[in-house]
Amino acid sequence: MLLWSEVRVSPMAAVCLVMALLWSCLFLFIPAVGCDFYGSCDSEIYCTGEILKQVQMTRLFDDDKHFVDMKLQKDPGEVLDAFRNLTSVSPGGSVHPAVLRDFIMEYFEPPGQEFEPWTPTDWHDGPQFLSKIADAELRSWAGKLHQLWKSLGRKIRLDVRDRPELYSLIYTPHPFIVPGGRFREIYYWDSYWVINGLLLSEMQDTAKGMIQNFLYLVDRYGFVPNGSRRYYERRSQPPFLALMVESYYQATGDEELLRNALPVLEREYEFWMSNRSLDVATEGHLNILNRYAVPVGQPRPESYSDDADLAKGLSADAQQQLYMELNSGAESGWDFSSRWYLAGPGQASLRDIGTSRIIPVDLNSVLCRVEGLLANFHRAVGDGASAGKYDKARERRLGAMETLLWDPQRGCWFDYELPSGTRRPAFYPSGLAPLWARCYSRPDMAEAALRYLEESGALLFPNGVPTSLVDSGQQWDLPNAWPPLQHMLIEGLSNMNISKAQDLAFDLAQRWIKTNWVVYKKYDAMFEKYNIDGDGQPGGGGEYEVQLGFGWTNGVALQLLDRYGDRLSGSPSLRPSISLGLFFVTLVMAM
Ligand SMILES: OC[C@H]1O[C@H](O[C@H]2O[C@H](CO)[C@@H](O)[C@H](O)[C@H]2O)[C@H](O)[C@@H](O)[C@@H]1O
Repeated sequence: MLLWSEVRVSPMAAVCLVMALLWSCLFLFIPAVGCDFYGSCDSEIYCTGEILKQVQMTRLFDDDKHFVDMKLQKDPGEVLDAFRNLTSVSPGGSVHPAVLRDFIMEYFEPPGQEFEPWTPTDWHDGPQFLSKIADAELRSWAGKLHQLWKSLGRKIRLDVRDRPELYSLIYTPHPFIVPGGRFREIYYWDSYWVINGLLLSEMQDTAKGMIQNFLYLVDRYGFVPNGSRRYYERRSQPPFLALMVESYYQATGDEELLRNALPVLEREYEFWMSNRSLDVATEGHLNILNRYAVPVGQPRPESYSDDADLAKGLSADAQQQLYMELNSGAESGWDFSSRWYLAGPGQASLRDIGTSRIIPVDLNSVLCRVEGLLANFHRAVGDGASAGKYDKARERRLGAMETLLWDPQRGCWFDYELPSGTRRPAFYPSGLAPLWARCYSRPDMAEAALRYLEESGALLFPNGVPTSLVDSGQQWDLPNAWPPLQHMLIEGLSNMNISKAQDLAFDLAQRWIKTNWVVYKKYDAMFEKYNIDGDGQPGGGGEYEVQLGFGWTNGVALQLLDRYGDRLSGSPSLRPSISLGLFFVTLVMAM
Protein backbone atom coordinates (compact mmCIF):
# COMPACT_ATOMS: atom_id res chain seq x y z
CA MET A 1 0.00 0.00 0.00
CA LEU A 2 1.24 3.46 -0.81
CA LEU A 3 1.08 5.86 2.13
CA TRP A 4 0.90 9.60 1.71
CA SER A 5 4.13 9.92 3.70
CA GLU A 6 5.89 7.83 1.06
CA VAL A 7 4.87 10.12 -1.78
CA ARG A 8 7.62 12.59 -2.60
CA VAL A 9 6.56 15.68 -4.46
CA SER A 10 8.98 18.27 -5.81
CA PRO A 11 8.12 21.94 -5.04
CA MET A 12 7.32 22.50 -8.76
CA ALA A 13 5.09 19.43 -8.85
CA ALA A 14 3.38 20.60 -5.64
CA VAL A 15 2.60 23.98 -7.22
CA CYS A 16 1.30 22.17 -10.30
CA LEU A 17 -0.84 19.90 -8.14
CA VAL A 18 -2.43 22.78 -6.24
CA MET A 19 -3.06 24.68 -9.48
CA ALA A 20 -4.51 21.59 -11.12
CA LEU A 21 -6.84 21.11 -8.13
CA LEU A 22 -7.96 24.73 -8.23
CA TRP A 23 -8.44 24.53 -11.98
CA SER A 24 -10.40 21.31 -11.66
CA CYS A 25 -12.67 22.78 -9.01
CA LEU A 26 -13.24 25.80 -11.16
CA PHE A 27 -14.19 23.77 -14.20
CA LEU A 28 -16.36 21.00 -12.82
CA PHE A 29 -13.46 18.61 -12.57
CA ILE A 30 -12.32 18.97 -16.15
CA PRO A 31 -8.73 17.74 -15.92
CA ALA A 32 -6.62 20.70 -16.99
CA VAL A 33 -4.38 20.02 -19.95
CA GLY A 34 -1.54 22.06 -18.65
CA CYS A 35 0.81 22.73 -15.87
CA ASP A 36 3.29 20.53 -17.63
CA PHE A 37 3.30 22.08 -21.06
CA TYR A 38 5.79 20.62 -23.48
CA GLY A 39 7.45 21.81 -26.67
CA SER A 40 6.28 20.41 -30.00
CA CYS A 41 9.27 18.06 -29.89
CA ASP A 42 12.76 18.18 -28.41
CA SER A 43 14.60 19.38 -31.53
CA GLU A 44 16.24 22.74 -30.74
CA ILE A 45 16.01 23.62 -34.39
CA TYR A 46 12.73 22.30 -35.72
CA CYS A 47 10.53 22.72 -32.65
CA THR A 48 11.98 25.23 -30.18
CA GLY A 49 14.86 27.67 -29.91
CA GLU A 50 16.20 30.90 -31.27
CA ILE A 51 16.78 29.91 -34.91
CA LEU A 52 13.16 28.84 -35.29
CA LYS A 53 11.90 31.97 -33.58
CA GLN A 54 14.02 34.41 -35.57
CA VAL A 55 13.48 32.76 -38.96
CA GLN A 56 9.73 32.55 -38.50
CA MET A 57 9.19 35.95 -36.91
CA THR A 58 11.32 37.59 -39.64
CA ARG A 59 9.01 35.85 -42.13
CA LEU A 60 11.96 34.74 -44.17
CA PHE A 61 9.66 32.52 -46.20
CA ASP A 62 6.06 33.04 -47.35
CA ASP A 63 4.92 29.93 -45.51
CA ASP A 64 6.34 29.03 -42.06
CA LYS A 65 6.19 25.36 -43.02
CA HIS A 66 8.98 25.95 -45.55
CA PHE A 67 11.70 26.45 -42.95
CA VAL A 68 10.77 23.51 -40.71
CA ASP A 69 10.81 21.20 -43.75
CA MET A 70 14.40 22.14 -44.70
CA LYS A 71 17.20 19.62 -44.31
CA LEU A 72 20.29 20.47 -42.24
CA GLN A 73 23.59 20.48 -44.11
CA LYS A 74 25.66 20.06 -40.93
CA ASP A 75 25.17 18.41 -37.54
CA PRO A 76 22.60 20.21 -35.36
CA GLY A 77 25.30 21.03 -32.75
CA GLU A 78 27.43 22.76 -35.37
CA VAL A 79 24.47 24.73 -36.71
CA LEU A 80 23.43 25.82 -33.21
CA ASP A 81 27.03 26.92 -32.39
CA ALA A 82 27.25 28.89 -35.61
CA PHE A 83 23.97 30.62 -34.81
CA ARG A 84 25.09 31.42 -31.27
CA ASN A 85 28.18 33.09 -32.75
CA LEU A 86 25.93 35.14 -34.99
CA THR A 87 23.62 36.25 -32.20
CA SER A 88 26.56 37.16 -29.98
CA VAL A 89 27.64 39.84 -32.47
CA SER A 90 24.12 41.00 -33.35
CA PRO A 91 22.58 43.94 -31.48
CA GLY A 92 20.17 42.56 -28.87
CA GLY A 93 20.87 39.05 -30.22
CA SER A 94 18.56 39.71 -33.15
CA VAL A 95 20.17 38.70 -36.45
CA HIS A 96 19.67 41.05 -39.43
CA PRO A 97 17.27 39.50 -42.00
CA ALA A 98 19.89 39.52 -44.80
CA VAL A 99 22.44 37.81 -42.54
CA LEU A 100 19.79 35.37 -41.37
CA ARG A 101 18.95 34.49 -44.98
CA ASP A 102 22.64 33.83 -45.77
CA PHE A 103 22.91 31.69 -42.66
CA ILE A 104 19.91 29.60 -43.70
CA MET A 105 21.29 29.22 -47.24
CA GLU A 106 24.61 28.02 -45.82
CA TYR A 107 23.31 25.54 -43.26
CA PHE A 108 20.03 24.27 -44.74
CA GLU A 109 18.79 22.73 -48.00
CA PRO A 110 15.41 23.53 -49.61
CA PRO A 111 12.44 21.32 -48.63
CA GLY A 112 11.71 18.10 -50.50
CA GLN A 113 15.22 16.58 -50.45
CA GLU A 114 14.17 13.56 -48.39
CA PHE A 115 12.69 11.50 -51.22
CA GLU A 116 13.97 9.42 -54.09
CA PRO A 117 12.11 9.15 -57.40
CA TRP A 118 9.48 6.45 -57.04
CA THR A 119 6.45 5.18 -58.90
CA PRO A 120 4.14 2.85 -56.95
CA THR A 121 5.15 -0.63 -58.09
CA ASP A 122 1.58 -1.92 -57.83
CA TRP A 123 0.13 0.79 -60.07
CA HIS A 124 -1.39 -0.63 -63.22
CA ASP A 125 -3.72 0.55 -65.95
CA GLY A 126 -7.45 -0.05 -66.00
CA PRO A 127 -8.56 -1.10 -62.50
CA GLN A 128 -11.95 -2.81 -62.61
CA PHE A 129 -14.02 -0.16 -60.89
CA LEU A 130 -13.58 2.17 -63.87
CA SER A 131 -15.81 -0.02 -65.99
CA LYS A 132 -18.70 0.53 -63.55
CA ILE A 133 -18.81 4.25 -64.37
CA ALA A 134 -21.54 4.83 -66.95
CA ASP A 135 -20.87 8.46 -67.92
CA ALA A 136 -17.99 8.48 -70.43
CA GLU A 137 -16.61 11.86 -69.29
CA LEU A 138 -16.60 10.81 -65.66
CA ARG A 139 -15.01 7.46 -66.52
CA SER A 140 -12.18 9.12 -68.35
CA TRP A 141 -11.69 11.58 -65.48
CA ALA A 142 -11.67 8.73 -62.94
CA GLY A 143 -8.85 7.21 -65.04
CA LYS A 144 -6.92 10.46 -64.61
CA LEU A 145 -7.51 10.44 -60.85
CA HIS A 146 -6.18 6.90 -60.81
CA GLN A 147 -3.05 8.22 -62.61
CA LEU A 148 -2.54 10.85 -59.89
CA TRP A 149 -1.36 8.25 -57.35
CA LYS A 150 1.88 8.15 -59.32
CA SER A 151 2.62 11.81 -58.80
CA LEU A 152 1.63 11.72 -55.11
CA GLY A 153 3.73 8.64 -54.23
CA ARG A 154 6.85 9.13 -52.10
CA LYS A 155 9.72 6.89 -51.00
CA ILE A 156 12.06 8.13 -48.27
CA ARG A 157 15.84 8.06 -48.88
CA LEU A 158 17.73 5.78 -46.51
CA ASP A 159 19.79 8.77 -45.36
CA VAL A 160 16.72 9.91 -43.40
CA ARG A 161 16.82 6.62 -41.49
CA ASP A 162 20.59 6.73 -41.00
CA ARG A 163 21.01 10.44 -40.15
CA PRO A 164 17.64 11.40 -38.61
CA GLU A 165 19.17 14.38 -36.80
CA LEU A 166 19.48 16.20 -40.14
CA TYR A 167 15.80 16.04 -41.00
CA SER A 168 12.43 17.06 -39.63
CA LEU A 169 10.85 14.21 -41.62
CA ILE A 170 10.19 11.10 -39.52
CA TYR A 171 11.48 8.00 -41.29
CA THR A 172 8.83 5.40 -42.10
CA PRO A 173 9.84 2.12 -43.76
CA HIS A 174 7.30 1.95 -46.58
CA PRO A 175 6.49 4.30 -49.46
CA PHE A 176 3.28 6.31 -49.14
CA ILE A 177 0.92 8.79 -50.77
CA VAL A 178 1.07 12.42 -49.65
CA PRO A 179 -1.83 14.89 -49.76
CA GLY A 180 0.14 17.20 -52.11
CA GLY A 181 1.39 20.79 -52.31
CA ARG A 182 2.91 21.98 -49.02
CA PHE A 183 1.87 18.70 -47.43
CA ARG A 184 4.96 16.66 -48.29
CA GLU A 185 4.60 13.99 -45.61
CA ILE A 186 2.11 11.42 -44.36
CA TYR A 187 -1.05 12.83 -42.77
CA TYR A 188 -2.99 10.68 -40.39
CA TRP A 189 -6.71 11.09 -41.05
CA ASP A 190 -6.21 12.02 -44.73
CA SER A 191 -4.72 8.57 -45.26
CA TYR A 192 -8.01 6.81 -44.49
CA TRP A 193 -9.58 8.21 -47.68
CA VAL A 194 -6.32 7.80 -49.59
CA ILE A 195 -6.19 4.11 -48.64
CA ASN A 196 -9.83 3.59 -49.64
CA GLY A 197 -9.00 5.12 -53.02
CA LEU A 198 -5.85 3.00 -53.40
CA LEU A 199 -7.85 -0.14 -52.72
CA LEU A 200 -10.24 0.77 -55.53
CA SER A 201 -7.20 1.37 -57.72
CA GLU A 202 -6.11 -2.19 -56.83
CA MET A 203 -2.95 -0.90 -55.14
CA GLN A 204 -3.07 -3.20 -52.14
CA ASP A 205 0.69 -3.15 -51.58
CA THR A 206 0.85 0.62 -51.28
CA ALA A 207 -2.22 0.60 -49.01
CA LYS A 208 -0.66 -2.11 -46.82
CA GLY A 209 2.65 -0.24 -46.65
CA MET A 210 0.86 2.89 -45.47
CA ILE A 211 -0.91 0.93 -42.73
CA GLN A 212 2.42 -0.63 -41.72
CA ASN A 213 3.92 2.86 -41.49
CA PHE A 214 1.16 3.87 -39.08
CA LEU A 215 1.69 0.72 -36.99
CA TYR A 216 5.40 1.58 -36.92
CA LEU A 217 4.56 5.10 -35.70
CA VAL A 218 2.33 3.73 -32.92
CA ASP A 219 5.16 1.38 -31.89
CA ARG A 220 7.47 4.33 -31.69
CA TYR A 221 5.24 7.02 -30.15
CA GLY A 222 2.32 5.16 -28.59
CA PHE A 223 -0.02 7.00 -30.97
CA VAL A 224 -0.10 8.22 -34.55
CA PRO A 225 1.29 11.74 -34.87
CA ASN A 226 -0.63 14.36 -36.89
CA GLY A 227 1.88 13.84 -39.70
CA SER A 228 5.33 12.34 -40.18
CA ARG A 229 7.35 15.38 -39.11
CA ARG A 230 9.14 15.96 -35.83
CA TYR A 231 7.08 19.09 -35.22
CA TYR A 232 3.90 16.97 -35.23
CA GLU A 233 5.31 14.57 -32.61
CA ARG A 234 3.14 15.63 -29.69
CA ARG A 235 -0.28 15.72 -31.29
CA SER A 236 -2.39 13.24 -33.19
CA GLN A 237 -5.38 13.60 -35.53
CA PRO A 238 -8.80 11.89 -35.66
CA PRO A 239 -7.98 8.22 -34.95
CA PHE A 240 -8.76 6.37 -38.17
CA LEU A 241 -6.11 3.61 -38.07
CA ALA A 242 -8.53 0.80 -37.11
CA LEU A 243 -10.80 1.92 -39.97
CA MET A 244 -7.88 1.73 -42.39
CA VAL A 245 -7.23 -1.84 -41.23
CA GLU A 246 -10.94 -2.60 -41.69
CA SER A 247 -10.91 -1.30 -45.29
CA TYR A 248 -7.75 -3.25 -46.11
CA TYR A 249 -8.98 -6.44 -44.45
CA GLN A 250 -12.33 -6.24 -46.27
CA ALA A 251 -10.53 -5.81 -49.60
CA THR A 252 -7.87 -8.49 -49.11
CA GLY A 253 -8.85 -10.86 -46.26
CA ASP A 254 -5.21 -10.55 -45.09
CA GLU A 255 -5.55 -12.11 -41.63
CA GLU A 256 -1.86 -11.93 -40.88
CA LEU A 257 -1.91 -8.15 -41.05
CA LEU A 258 -5.02 -8.09 -38.88
CA ARG A 259 -3.34 -10.25 -36.20
CA ASN A 260 -0.19 -8.12 -36.24
CA ALA A 261 -2.16 -4.90 -36.17
CA LEU A 262 -4.54 -5.78 -33.35
CA PRO A 263 -2.22 -5.23 -30.33
CA VAL A 264 -0.96 -2.01 -31.89
CA LEU A 265 -4.50 -0.76 -32.45
CA GLU A 266 -5.25 -1.50 -28.82
CA ARG A 267 -2.21 0.48 -27.80
CA GLU A 268 -3.40 3.45 -29.82
CA TYR A 269 -6.87 3.13 -28.30
CA GLU A 270 -5.27 3.17 -24.84
CA PHE A 271 -3.50 6.40 -25.73
CA TRP A 272 -6.81 8.07 -26.48
CA MET A 273 -8.46 6.71 -23.34
CA SER A 274 -5.57 7.63 -21.05
CA ASN A 275 -4.63 11.01 -22.49
CA ARG A 276 -7.67 12.41 -24.22
CA SER A 277 -10.66 11.27 -22.18
CA LEU A 278 -12.86 13.10 -19.76
CA ASP A 279 -15.45 12.12 -17.14
CA VAL A 280 -18.63 14.14 -16.98
CA ALA A 281 -20.96 13.36 -14.09
CA THR A 282 -24.72 13.53 -14.64
CA GLU A 283 -27.12 12.59 -11.83
CA GLY A 284 -24.67 10.26 -10.18
CA HIS A 285 -23.64 8.68 -13.50
CA LEU A 286 -20.16 9.01 -15.02
CA ASN A 287 -20.01 9.61 -18.76
CA ILE A 288 -16.59 8.96 -20.25
CA LEU A 289 -16.02 10.65 -23.57
CA ASN A 290 -13.06 11.97 -25.51
CA ARG A 291 -11.73 15.33 -26.59
CA TYR A 292 -8.74 16.84 -28.36
CA ALA A 293 -6.21 18.17 -25.86
CA VAL A 294 -2.51 18.67 -26.63
CA PRO A 295 -0.26 19.63 -23.71
CA VAL A 296 2.01 21.82 -25.83
CA GLY A 297 2.34 25.43 -24.68
CA GLN A 298 4.27 26.79 -27.66
CA PRO A 299 3.43 28.05 -31.14
CA ARG A 300 3.08 25.35 -33.78
CA PRO A 301 6.51 25.40 -35.48
CA GLU A 302 4.95 25.11 -38.97
CA SER A 303 2.68 28.12 -38.27
CA TYR A 304 4.87 29.84 -35.71
CA SER A 305 4.39 33.46 -36.71
CA ASP A 306 0.59 33.13 -37.00
CA ASP A 307 0.37 31.67 -33.50
CA ALA A 308 2.86 34.09 -31.96
CA ASP A 309 1.11 37.09 -33.53
CA LEU A 310 -2.24 35.89 -32.25
CA ALA A 311 -0.83 35.59 -28.72
CA LYS A 312 0.75 39.07 -28.67
CA GLY A 313 -0.27 41.15 -25.67
CA LEU A 314 -1.48 38.21 -23.57
CA SER A 315 0.11 37.25 -20.25
CA ALA A 316 2.62 34.39 -20.35
CA ASP A 317 0.06 31.99 -18.86
CA ALA A 318 -2.66 33.03 -21.29
CA GLN A 319 -0.24 32.62 -24.19
CA GLN A 320 0.56 29.06 -23.13
CA GLN A 321 -3.13 28.31 -22.79
CA LEU A 322 -3.83 29.75 -26.24
CA TYR A 323 -1.01 27.72 -27.81
CA MET A 324 -2.35 24.59 -26.16
CA GLU A 325 -5.80 25.23 -27.62
CA LEU A 326 -4.36 25.95 -31.08
CA ASN A 327 -2.38 22.70 -30.97
CA SER A 328 -5.55 20.92 -29.86
CA GLY A 329 -7.45 22.50 -32.76
CA ALA A 330 -4.79 21.15 -35.13
CA GLU A 331 -5.21 17.71 -33.53
CA SER A 332 -8.92 17.82 -34.38
CA GLY A 333 -8.11 18.11 -38.10
CA TRP A 334 -10.44 21.15 -38.14
CA ASP A 335 -7.71 23.76 -37.99
CA PHE A 336 -9.31 26.13 -37.65
CA SER A 337 -13.02 26.63 -37.26
CA SER A 338 -15.51 28.78 -35.36
CA ARG A 339 -16.64 25.38 -34.06
CA TRP A 340 -13.91 25.70 -31.43
CA TYR A 341 -14.61 29.32 -30.44
CA LEU A 342 -15.83 29.49 -26.87
CA ALA A 343 -17.82 32.69 -26.99
CA GLY A 344 -20.01 31.26 -29.76
CA PRO A 345 -19.44 31.34 -33.49
CA GLY A 346 -21.10 34.71 -34.11
CA GLN A 347 -19.06 37.07 -31.99
CA ALA A 348 -15.75 35.40 -31.30
CA SER A 349 -12.38 35.11 -33.03
CA LEU A 350 -9.53 32.60 -33.10
CA ARG A 351 -8.23 34.06 -29.83
CA ASP A 352 -11.32 32.56 -28.17
CA ILE A 353 -10.39 29.06 -29.23
CA GLY A 354 -11.15 26.48 -26.54
CA THR A 355 -10.89 23.13 -28.30
CA SER A 356 -10.03 21.19 -25.16
CA ARG A 357 -13.25 22.35 -23.46
CA ILE A 358 -15.43 20.87 -26.17
CA ILE A 359 -16.47 17.23 -26.43
CA PRO A 360 -16.77 16.67 -30.19
CA VAL A 361 -19.48 14.48 -31.74
CA ASP A 362 -17.25 13.25 -34.58
CA LEU A 363 -14.27 12.21 -32.41
CA ASN A 364 -16.58 10.17 -30.21
CA SER A 365 -18.31 8.68 -33.24
CA VAL A 366 -14.94 7.61 -34.67
CA LEU A 367 -13.97 6.05 -31.34
CA CYS A 368 -17.36 4.35 -31.08
CA ARG A 369 -16.67 2.80 -34.47
CA VAL A 370 -13.12 1.89 -33.36
CA GLU A 371 -14.50 0.10 -30.31
CA GLY A 372 -16.89 -1.86 -32.50
CA LEU A 373 -14.03 -2.75 -34.84
CA LEU A 374 -11.71 -3.84 -32.03
CA ALA A 375 -14.49 -6.12 -30.82
CA ASN A 376 -15.02 -7.53 -34.33
CA PHE A 377 -11.29 -7.98 -34.96
CA HIS A 378 -10.94 -9.92 -31.69
CA ARG A 379 -13.88 -12.09 -32.68
CA ALA A 380 -12.30 -12.68 -36.11
CA VAL A 381 -9.11 -14.01 -34.48
CA GLY A 382 -11.08 -16.08 -31.97
CA ASP A 383 -10.69 -14.00 -28.80
CA GLY A 384 -14.25 -13.67 -27.50
CA ALA A 385 -13.29 -12.35 -24.06
CA SER A 386 -11.42 -9.36 -25.47
CA ALA A 387 -14.23 -8.79 -27.96
CA GLY A 388 -16.65 -8.52 -25.03
CA LYS A 389 -14.49 -5.86 -23.39
CA TYR A 390 -14.73 -3.62 -26.46
CA ASP A 391 -18.43 -4.34 -26.94
CA LYS A 392 -18.95 -2.99 -23.42
CA ALA A 393 -16.77 0.03 -24.08
CA ARG A 394 -18.85 0.80 -27.17
CA GLU A 395 -22.10 0.42 -25.22
CA ARG A 396 -20.78 2.76 -22.53
CA ARG A 397 -19.79 5.37 -25.09
CA LEU A 398 -23.09 5.10 -26.92
CA GLY A 399 -24.92 5.73 -23.64
CA ALA A 400 -22.70 8.71 -22.80
CA MET A 401 -23.19 10.18 -26.27
CA GLU A 402 -26.94 9.87 -25.93
CA THR A 403 -26.87 11.46 -22.47
CA LEU A 404 -24.63 14.39 -23.32
CA LEU A 405 -24.53 14.91 -27.08
CA TRP A 406 -27.99 13.91 -28.29
CA ASP A 407 -30.52 16.73 -28.23
CA PRO A 408 -34.05 15.27 -28.24
CA GLN A 409 -35.64 18.68 -28.96
CA ARG A 410 -33.54 19.51 -32.01
CA GLY A 411 -33.22 15.89 -33.05
CA CYS A 412 -29.49 15.74 -33.65
CA TRP A 413 -26.15 15.35 -31.87
CA PHE A 414 -24.19 18.43 -30.83
CA ASP A 415 -20.75 19.14 -29.37
CA TYR A 416 -20.82 19.54 -25.59
CA GLU A 417 -19.10 22.45 -23.89
CA LEU A 418 -17.48 22.50 -20.48
CA PRO A 419 -17.61 23.86 -17.87
CA SER A 420 -21.08 25.18 -18.75
CA GLY A 421 -22.31 21.65 -19.44
CA THR A 422 -24.30 22.82 -22.47
CA ARG A 423 -24.69 21.55 -26.01
CA ARG A 424 -23.49 23.87 -28.76
CA PRO A 425 -26.47 24.17 -31.08
CA ALA A 426 -24.79 25.23 -34.36
CA PHE A 427 -24.91 23.12 -37.54
CA TYR A 428 -21.81 21.12 -38.52
CA PRO A 429 -21.83 17.99 -40.70
CA SER A 430 -19.89 16.38 -37.84
CA GLY A 431 -23.12 16.46 -35.80
CA LEU A 432 -24.43 13.65 -37.99
CA ALA A 433 -21.33 11.47 -37.59
CA PRO A 434 -23.18 8.95 -35.35
CA LEU A 435 -25.19 7.98 -38.46
CA TRP A 436 -21.94 7.21 -40.25
CA ALA A 437 -20.55 5.32 -37.24
CA ARG A 438 -23.92 3.55 -36.71
CA CYS A 439 -23.56 4.66 -33.12
CA TYR A 440 -27.09 5.27 -31.85
CA SER A 441 -29.67 3.07 -30.20
CA ARG A 442 -33.04 3.83 -31.85
CA PRO A 443 -34.11 4.23 -35.52
CA ASP A 444 -36.24 7.27 -34.65
CA MET A 445 -33.02 9.13 -33.75
CA ALA A 446 -31.76 8.71 -37.31
CA GLU A 447 -35.14 9.82 -38.69
CA ALA A 448 -35.08 12.92 -36.48
CA ALA A 449 -31.49 13.67 -37.55
CA LEU A 450 -32.55 13.48 -41.20
CA ARG A 451 -35.33 16.00 -40.53
CA TYR A 452 -32.87 18.22 -38.67
CA LEU A 453 -30.49 18.12 -41.64
CA GLU A 454 -33.27 18.98 -44.10
CA GLU A 455 -34.33 21.97 -42.02
CA SER A 456 -30.82 23.16 -41.15
CA GLY A 457 -30.28 25.18 -44.32
CA ALA A 458 -27.10 23.21 -45.03
CA LEU A 459 -28.63 21.47 -48.05
CA LEU A 460 -29.41 24.67 -49.93
CA PHE A 461 -25.97 25.07 -51.52
CA PRO A 462 -25.37 23.80 -55.04
CA ASN A 463 -21.81 22.48 -54.71
CA GLY A 464 -21.78 20.50 -51.48
CA VAL A 465 -22.54 20.69 -47.78
CA PRO A 466 -20.68 23.51 -46.00
CA THR A 467 -18.50 22.87 -42.96
CA SER A 468 -20.60 25.29 -40.93
CA LEU A 469 -23.04 28.11 -41.54
CA VAL A 470 -20.65 30.76 -40.22
CA ASP A 471 -18.27 32.62 -42.52
CA SER A 472 -15.42 33.28 -40.08
CA GLY A 473 -12.57 33.42 -42.59
CA GLN A 474 -11.24 30.14 -41.18
CA GLN A 475 -10.85 27.26 -43.59
CA TRP A 476 -13.11 24.85 -41.67
CA ASP A 477 -16.16 27.11 -41.97
CA LEU A 478 -18.54 28.49 -44.59
CA PRO A 479 -18.05 28.70 -47.59
CA ASN A 480 -15.72 25.70 -47.63
CA ALA A 481 -16.72 22.09 -48.09
CA TRP A 482 -14.20 19.33 -47.32
CA PRO A 483 -14.05 15.87 -48.90
CA PRO A 484 -13.94 13.79 -45.69
CA LEU A 485 -17.03 15.52 -44.33
CA GLN A 486 -18.97 15.02 -47.57
CA HIS A 487 -18.04 11.36 -47.54
CA MET A 488 -18.98 10.75 -43.91
CA LEU A 489 -22.32 12.47 -44.39
CA ILE A 490 -23.14 10.62 -47.60
CA GLU A 491 -22.13 7.28 -46.08
CA GLY A 492 -24.13 8.06 -42.93
CA LEU A 493 -27.27 8.75 -44.96
CA SER A 494 -26.77 5.72 -47.15
CA ASN A 495 -26.45 3.56 -44.00
CA MET A 496 -30.07 4.44 -43.17
CA ASN A 497 -32.84 2.15 -44.22
CA ILE A 498 -35.03 4.95 -45.53
CA SER A 499 -35.40 5.75 -49.22
CA LYS A 500 -35.47 9.50 -48.59
CA ALA A 501 -32.07 9.25 -46.89
CA GLN A 502 -30.70 7.09 -49.70
CA ASP A 503 -31.95 9.61 -52.29
CA LEU A 504 -30.34 12.46 -50.40
CA ALA A 505 -27.08 10.51 -50.18
CA PHE A 506 -27.07 10.17 -53.96
CA ASP A 507 -28.04 13.81 -54.48
CA LEU A 508 -25.11 14.93 -52.29
CA ALA A 509 -22.74 12.56 -54.09
CA GLN A 510 -23.90 14.01 -57.43
CA ARG A 511 -23.35 17.59 -56.24
CA TRP A 512 -19.88 16.78 -54.94
CA ILE A 513 -18.75 14.90 -58.01
CA LYS A 514 -20.02 17.69 -60.23
CA THR A 515 -18.11 20.27 -58.17
CA ASN A 516 -14.86 18.27 -58.28
CA TRP A 517 -15.27 17.65 -62.01
CA VAL A 518 -16.17 21.23 -62.98
CA VAL A 519 -13.21 22.60 -61.02
CA TYR A 520 -10.94 19.91 -62.48
CA LYS A 521 -11.91 20.98 -66.00
CA LYS A 522 -11.11 24.61 -65.16
CA TYR A 523 -7.81 24.11 -63.36
CA ASP A 524 -6.67 20.66 -64.45
CA ALA A 525 -6.24 19.88 -60.74
CA MET A 526 -7.87 18.46 -57.65
CA PHE A 527 -8.01 20.61 -54.50
CA GLU A 528 -8.05 19.96 -50.76
CA LYS A 529 -11.40 21.80 -50.34
CA TYR A 530 -14.04 23.55 -52.46
CA ASN A 531 -16.37 26.51 -52.32
CA ILE A 532 -19.98 25.41 -51.82
CA ASP A 533 -21.32 28.30 -53.83
CA GLY A 534 -20.99 29.77 -57.31
CA ASP A 535 -19.85 28.20 -60.55
CA GLY A 536 -17.21 25.86 -59.09
CA GLN A 537 -14.08 27.14 -57.35
CA PRO A 538 -11.56 25.75 -54.87
CA GLY A 539 -12.03 26.75 -51.22
CA GLY A 540 -10.03 29.43 -49.44
CA GLY A 541 -9.44 31.20 -46.14
CA GLY A 542 -7.34 30.04 -43.21
CA GLU A 543 -3.62 30.38 -42.79
CA TYR A 544 -2.23 28.96 -46.04
CA GLU A 545 -3.13 29.03 -49.75
CA VAL A 546 -5.49 26.30 -50.92
CA GLN A 547 -3.43 23.23 -51.87
CA LEU A 548 -3.77 21.00 -54.86
CA GLY A 549 -3.00 17.35 -55.42
CA PHE A 550 -4.92 16.07 -53.46
CA GLY A 551 -4.89 12.81 -51.53
CA TRP A 552 -8.22 12.65 -49.72
CA THR A 553 -10.11 14.51 -52.45
CA ASN A 554 -9.08 11.88 -54.98
CA GLY A 555 -9.88 9.06 -52.57
CA VAL A 556 -13.39 10.39 -51.86
CA ALA A 557 -14.13 11.08 -55.54
CA LEU A 558 -13.06 7.53 -56.47
CA GLN A 559 -15.23 6.08 -53.70
CA LEU A 560 -18.29 8.01 -54.85
CA LEU A 561 -17.62 7.17 -58.50
CA ASP A 562 -17.35 3.53 -57.53
CA ARG A 563 -20.49 3.51 -55.43
CA TYR A 564 -22.79 5.61 -57.62
CA GLY A 565 -21.00 5.36 -60.97
CA ASP A 566 -23.98 3.70 -62.67
CA ARG A 567 -26.07 6.87 -62.05
CA LEU A 568 -23.70 9.83 -61.73
CA SER A 569 -23.54 12.39 -64.49
CA GLY A 570 -20.80 14.87 -65.37
CA SER A 571 -23.34 17.50 -66.43
CA PRO A 572 -26.48 17.05 -64.33
CA SER A 573 -29.16 19.69 -64.80
CA LEU A 574 -30.58 19.43 -61.33
CA ARG A 575 -29.34 22.36 -59.27
CA PRO A 576 -30.23 26.02 -59.53
CA SER A 577 -27.08 27.99 -60.31
CA ILE A 578 -28.03 30.63 -57.76
CA SER A 579 -27.66 29.31 -54.28
CA LEU A 580 -30.50 29.58 -51.79
CA GLY A 581 -28.01 28.75 -49.09
CA LEU A 582 -26.34 32.11 -48.69
CA PHE A 583 -29.74 33.78 -48.79
CA PHE A 584 -30.85 31.47 -45.97
CA VAL A 585 -27.72 32.08 -43.90
CA THR A 586 -28.00 35.86 -44.32
CA LEU A 587 -31.64 35.70 -43.29
CA VAL A 588 -30.92 33.65 -40.18
CA MET A 589 -28.02 35.92 -39.19
CA ALA A 590 -30.25 38.99 -39.60
CA MET A 591 -32.93 37.58 -37.29
O1 LIG B 1 0.08 24.03 -41.46
C1 LIG B 1 -1.16 24.22 -40.89
C2 LIG B 1 -1.88 22.94 -40.56
O2 LIG B 1 -1.91 22.13 -41.76
C3 LIG B 1 -2.44 20.83 -41.63
O3 LIG B 1 -3.86 20.87 -41.58
C4 LIG B 1 -4.58 20.85 -42.77
O4 LIG B 1 -4.06 19.95 -43.74
C5 LIG B 1 -4.00 18.56 -43.34
C6 LIG B 1 -3.46 17.79 -44.51
O5 LIG B 1 -4.38 17.77 -45.55
C7 LIG B 1 -5.37 18.06 -42.87
O6 LIG B 1 -5.22 16.80 -42.27
C8 LIG B 1 -5.99 19.02 -41.84
O7 LIG B 1 -7.30 18.60 -41.57
C9 LIG B 1 -6.00 20.42 -42.44
O8 LIG B 1 -6.61 21.33 -41.56
C10 LIG B 1 -1.92 20.08 -40.42
O9 LIG B 1 -2.60 18.88 -40.21
C11 LIG B 1 -2.02 20.93 -39.17
O10 LIG B 1 -1.53 20.26 -38.06
C12 LIG B 1 -1.20 22.18 -39.43
O11 LIG B 1 -1.11 22.96 -38.27
